[in-house]
Amino acid sequence: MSPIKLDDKQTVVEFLNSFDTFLFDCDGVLWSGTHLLPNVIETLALLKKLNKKVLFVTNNSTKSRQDYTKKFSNFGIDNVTKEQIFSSSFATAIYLKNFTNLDPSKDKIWVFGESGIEKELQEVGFSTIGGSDARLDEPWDQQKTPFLPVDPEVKCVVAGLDTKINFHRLCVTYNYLRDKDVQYVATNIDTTFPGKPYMQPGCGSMINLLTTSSGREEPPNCGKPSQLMLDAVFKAYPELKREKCCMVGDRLNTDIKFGIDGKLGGQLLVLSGVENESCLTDLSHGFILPTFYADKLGDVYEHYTK
Ligand SMILES: O=C(O)[C@H](O)[C@H](O)COP(=O)(O)O
Ligand SMILES: [Mg+2]
Repeated sequence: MSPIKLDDKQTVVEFLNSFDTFLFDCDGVLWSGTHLLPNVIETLALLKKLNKKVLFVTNNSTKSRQDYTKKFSNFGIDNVTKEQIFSSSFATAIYLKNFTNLDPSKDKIWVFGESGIEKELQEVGFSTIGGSDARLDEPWDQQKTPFLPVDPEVKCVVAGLDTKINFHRLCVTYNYLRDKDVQYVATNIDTTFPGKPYMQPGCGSMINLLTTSSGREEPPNCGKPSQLMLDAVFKAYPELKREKCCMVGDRLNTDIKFGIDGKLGGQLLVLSGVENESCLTDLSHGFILPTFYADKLGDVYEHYTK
């Protein structure tokens, strides 16, 4: 069935009445870079007035869940708690803790990425090195780097979005990945992410560089569409009913696939991020289409209040 566009009041009312919980992707849905998207605050306030449950599920690993509460507040989206937020940095901590043989008391983690990964891994007991260490901002000098030779206690590389990517970070991470006994885990695989008015290379593109250069297999992906985060959502909120949940996202191969694979009641694709309307007619991408779509999330508020 073709996706239904939310472009009039009746369609929006029927859409809202179909679900009691909305899971929101962040980049490209709520904001784009430093730019809050139109009528997002108003739409979230409307959902609250309608007693809908709102959760946030982001593949952006640069921040911890606690850090994200500050980002929401800085955008004027108040009263979002750490417990409402599920990030790929959090999902990666769950993965290392519950799905690997790593021992936090002795196995260190080399981080290619930002402080969100470090904080979430440290919260489950892991020691991390690399990541936001300012010494990595120094130009690469194989004679002077304090990070090589590799630390033999490092047993896993976690790779995420690193907006401070440089040759120093790439060289050290590569040298850890050369040892096939060192595990390799990705926070997410998004190839791009929006930073209005431009697009930007994303975590997946950076990880592809590391995977290609090191000759490693593609690492397990902890972010959407992996169901790890959705499992964490339903563990935290066992009262939720999948058929009454709607996933709202801007990317077909992560957000919408995540909702479909998770057997959620519906998915809303918004065209304010990485996808445009052609993805709904040119099906060469091979992905299943969402139940609903809209130009932007704020259209829910705009049409509902007409
Ligand atoms: O890792 C990336 O490329 C970006 O952080 C990712 O695309 C943004 O995540 P989202 O909030 O859209 O899930
Ligand atoms: Mg997004």
